[in-house]
Amino acid sequence: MTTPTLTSRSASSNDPAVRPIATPAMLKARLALSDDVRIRIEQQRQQIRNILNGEDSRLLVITGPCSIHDEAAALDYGQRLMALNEQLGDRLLIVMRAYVEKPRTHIGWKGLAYDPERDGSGDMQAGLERSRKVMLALAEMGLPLATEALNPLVMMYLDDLISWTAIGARTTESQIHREMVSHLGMPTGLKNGTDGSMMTAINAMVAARHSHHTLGVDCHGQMAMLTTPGNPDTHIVLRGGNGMTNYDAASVAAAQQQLQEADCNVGVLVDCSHANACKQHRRQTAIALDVVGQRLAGNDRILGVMLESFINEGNQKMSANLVYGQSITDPCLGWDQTEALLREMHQQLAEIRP
Ligand SMILES: O=C[C@H](O)[C@H](O)COP(=O)(O)O
Ligand SMILES: C=C(OP(=O)(O)O)C(=O)O
Repeated sequence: MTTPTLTSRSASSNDPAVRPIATPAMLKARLALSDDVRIRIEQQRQQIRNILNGEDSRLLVITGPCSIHDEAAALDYGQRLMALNEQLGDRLLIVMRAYVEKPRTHIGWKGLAYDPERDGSGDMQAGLERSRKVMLALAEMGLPLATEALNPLVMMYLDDLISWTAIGARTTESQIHREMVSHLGMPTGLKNGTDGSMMTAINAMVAARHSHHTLGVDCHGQMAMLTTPGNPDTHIVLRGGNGMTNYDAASVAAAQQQLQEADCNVGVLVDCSHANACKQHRRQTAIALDVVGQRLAGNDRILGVMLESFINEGNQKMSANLVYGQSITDPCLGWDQTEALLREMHQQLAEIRP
């Protein structure tokens, strides 16, 4: 007997490895946005667009856990951030990272959407439902949300809740992801490649701004030919790579020069974590303040920063007894460090936004 291919497997409705689940339309109806929240999310997207277009000089700050694994801790973080946002919102546009999909270098836990019980059972029906539920609760608090769009089908369950999307360093070069961005209705940051390559992100930006014909599904799960409109609200995110950082003034200037040469008149966002911090979470503070310094020195095309931050600093290995509010993926700043940093950034920015 020959081993079935993926194609022959998905052709069989009796295969126990192929388990139908609720469609995006069903889940969106069950966990629906109110009109008020929908309108607020559209306004939040517009505020981010205004920063991209240079019409709003606030600094965009995308901050939150590397991944959400415990909904109660994510809501706790969201409440703290919301309170801070009320005090700092005149100079910072604060957006919370609500990441439920993790791209892995090889293998590892792939996020709440894929394995909500964190035991390898991979119950995606529950994972998608729990992901939407926690994001909905965060959006209802009033926070704009950011996420990484990894699997285009997963994004179909969540897109209406998101104000800013990232395409990660491992997928910026993928045509499928570029087509997905071309179809998304919110500002989207494209990260430089894990090798540090800027051209990967610039090419992605050019591709995602265009319309594409591609294959997809509609919200009822029906296979469909799609014509994407093109996403004008894209920009690049500098995250370092290949042992090199790219957050400093010279690297940012070089990135801006490459953007100009590619006829892309848009600012850049600096990811203070990942290869820029060499995965040493405390370095994020100095990097973020360096970026603020560049802003104060006159570079008004730096859009903002991304921070990986949670309640307790660092990270921990997966176990049955997890420390509350601590990352199980990349190490994060703790809440106290995050609050002190955001207050310091806010204070320094008074020089240009009294
Ligand atoms: O932000 C998260 C990680 O850097 C990314 O998911 C890769 O993680 P890994 O190298 O531990 O798999
Ligand atoms: C995976 C992430 O980043 P990167 O794609 O830059 O590694 C992330 O921000 O969670």
